[in-house]
Amino acid sequence: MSASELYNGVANGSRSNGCADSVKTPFLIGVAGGTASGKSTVCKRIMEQLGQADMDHTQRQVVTISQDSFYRELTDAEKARAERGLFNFDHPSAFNEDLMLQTLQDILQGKKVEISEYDYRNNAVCPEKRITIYPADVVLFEGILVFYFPAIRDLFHMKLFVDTDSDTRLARRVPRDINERGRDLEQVLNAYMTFVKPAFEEFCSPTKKFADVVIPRGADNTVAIDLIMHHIIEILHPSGGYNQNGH
Ligand SMILES: Nc1ncnc2c1ncn2[C@@H]1O[C@H](COP(=O)(O)OP(=O)(O)O)[C@@H](O)[C@H]1O
Ligand SMILES: Nc1ccn([C@@H]2O[C@H](COP(=O)(O)O)[C@@H](O)[C@H]2O)c(=O)n1
Repeated sequence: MSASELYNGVANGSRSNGCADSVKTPFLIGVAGGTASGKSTVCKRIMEQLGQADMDHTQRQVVTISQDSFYRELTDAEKARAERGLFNFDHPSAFNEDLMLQTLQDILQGKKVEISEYDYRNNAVCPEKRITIYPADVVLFEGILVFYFPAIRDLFHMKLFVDTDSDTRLARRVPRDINERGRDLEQVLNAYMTFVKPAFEEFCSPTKKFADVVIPRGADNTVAIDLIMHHIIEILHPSGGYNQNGH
């Protein structure tokens, strides 16, 4: 039995969207936490344990979407500031809240949606790198501020907060931003002190109180991930029998 068939068995339960019973309403999980706390890695572990990580994306029943795909388009003046490391990408106003809300509402209505990959080197979404998100059973939406906007926060069926200490996060962010996001050491440290750390304290950290489950130490916390997995599997298939390989 596929994860999809398992899901359809509970499609008229608490997640029903009130439409024809063939319409899939996914179980929507928000995954928040500071920069480099391990949000993407936790989502990857959940996908791996549900046997989805190596699957072609058109076949996936569990998908992860990053909030970074919803950074708003910058004005020319903002672009110039961003290139000099003077734009605050950790402030809620850096995101396109309307597009984020509309996309998640469409997903909850079982619609196929298109999102764009984000290009950190150009500080912009890449319109040419569109990803189609097909209707799925479980959708993970991860990002620093996914619990910040009340209308978006209210859409989640489960809210996870990845809680990794700030020294560890900075130690992980520095090499990642240098190796993967085209920054140099001075840029990373300046941005961290000027924008990232203050915005974490003002906007991200206070949203921890909205979480159903706080995951200390991120992906290292295999016990927490196992418990969350069992809960997801129980929701997908209340009577048990899911073998975690999607069958
Ligand atoms: N438990 C861990 N141990 C070691 N490195 C980790 C761990 N979790 C994440 N990382 C690394 O830290 C960086 C940030 O992790 P990531 O999952 O991308 O964080 P986030 O999505 O919260 O920004 C990545 O380079 C990732 O490989
Ligand atoms: N052009 C950009 C856009 C965002 N950032 C930083 O990304 C961080 C969020 O992504 P995580 O994977 O770390 O959660 C955020 O803290 C922004 O500072 C960037 O550097 N450049």
